[in-house]
Amino acid sequence: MMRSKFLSLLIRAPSVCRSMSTATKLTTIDVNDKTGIATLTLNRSPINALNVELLQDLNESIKEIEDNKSRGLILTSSNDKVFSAGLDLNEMYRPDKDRARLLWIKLQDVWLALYSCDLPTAAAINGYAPAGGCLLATVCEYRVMLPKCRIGFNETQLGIVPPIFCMFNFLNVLPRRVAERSLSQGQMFTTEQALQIGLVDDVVSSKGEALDKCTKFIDTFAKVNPLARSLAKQQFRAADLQRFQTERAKDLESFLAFINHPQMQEGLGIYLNSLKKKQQLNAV
Ligand SMILES: CCCCC/C=C\CCC/C=C/CC(=O)SCCNC(=O)CCNC(=O)[C@H](O)C(C)(C)COP(=O)(O)OP(=O)(O)OC[C@H]1O[C@@H](n2cnc3c(N)ncnc32)[C@H](O)[C@@H]1OP(=O)(O)O
Repeated sequence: MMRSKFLSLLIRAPSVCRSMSTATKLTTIDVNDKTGIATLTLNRSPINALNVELLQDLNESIKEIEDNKSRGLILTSSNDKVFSAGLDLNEMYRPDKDRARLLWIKLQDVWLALYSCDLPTAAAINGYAPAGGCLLATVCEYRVMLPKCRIGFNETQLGIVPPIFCMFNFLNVLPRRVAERSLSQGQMFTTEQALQIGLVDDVVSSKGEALDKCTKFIDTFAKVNPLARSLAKQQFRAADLQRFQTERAKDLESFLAFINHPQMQEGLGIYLNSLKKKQQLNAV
């Protein structure tokens, strides 16, 4: 209630860029009054690891942007090196059972909200985007990336089966053969490779340019009837959405069984440790 009152006040404010930031600030929303486009920024320090709270916040922000009839949604990160490090591995290592369940449900919700989003969506990938980071980038309809970053689904490299929604995203973006190979090999692509295979649409040298490109992409729909555009998008995605709904409960149980497996726990512990060790080495 307070939140919507606050929002309506902000909407009337005459600023060029109005902020609809959520109270927790794990994500922020800025709506450009000139273009009507909302920029949704991931803002969980240090590397936008997707934990329950960030996913919950993301869901609320996506809904807020849709409800406020923005003309489009641009997803980006406040970190200038990392778009998102993917799922927060600490939520999966020695997990709290209820939180682990919630984590996956919230991830499914975010995917669903973006995959079926009424608005045109674009990702300004201003840093590394492994696994869940790649999921957020490839669920959007357009991607632009900064140089010297990496993107991809590295799950199989970690001994993890990529869930079906990773497959849907890749099949929307890449030729089937490339999608299958990169998912089954857990390939991570440099920005330049990503551009070459069509995983990203463009490469630019700054975040500002990335946001401009995303705005231009969304502007290409300016003269298209919004309802027709949205229904055409839904039509293309209907079969995936149907399959997702059919398999959603099974997908959740598979995730829980998978992360609770002793071998998976051992592997996660080693992997988390190696990430921490990397920092220790850098400090030497
Ligand atoms: C139908 C069947 C379905 C079955 C499904 C079953 C299972 C599905 C399994 C779940 C799927 C998971 C998908 C995922 O998203 S898993 C996460 C994968 N992510 C990664 O592998 C990324 C690892 N991180 C990195 O490569 C780098 O950190 C970086 C993102 C490139 C950033 O590098 P840098 O800026 O140099 O930062 P640091 O490496 O120093 O990291 C800072 C800090 O953060 C910790 N950390 C890094 N990544 C994560 C993470 N994903 N989760 C939690 N914590 C992370 C890192 O250890 C450092 O911590 P300290 O400051 O404490 O040292």
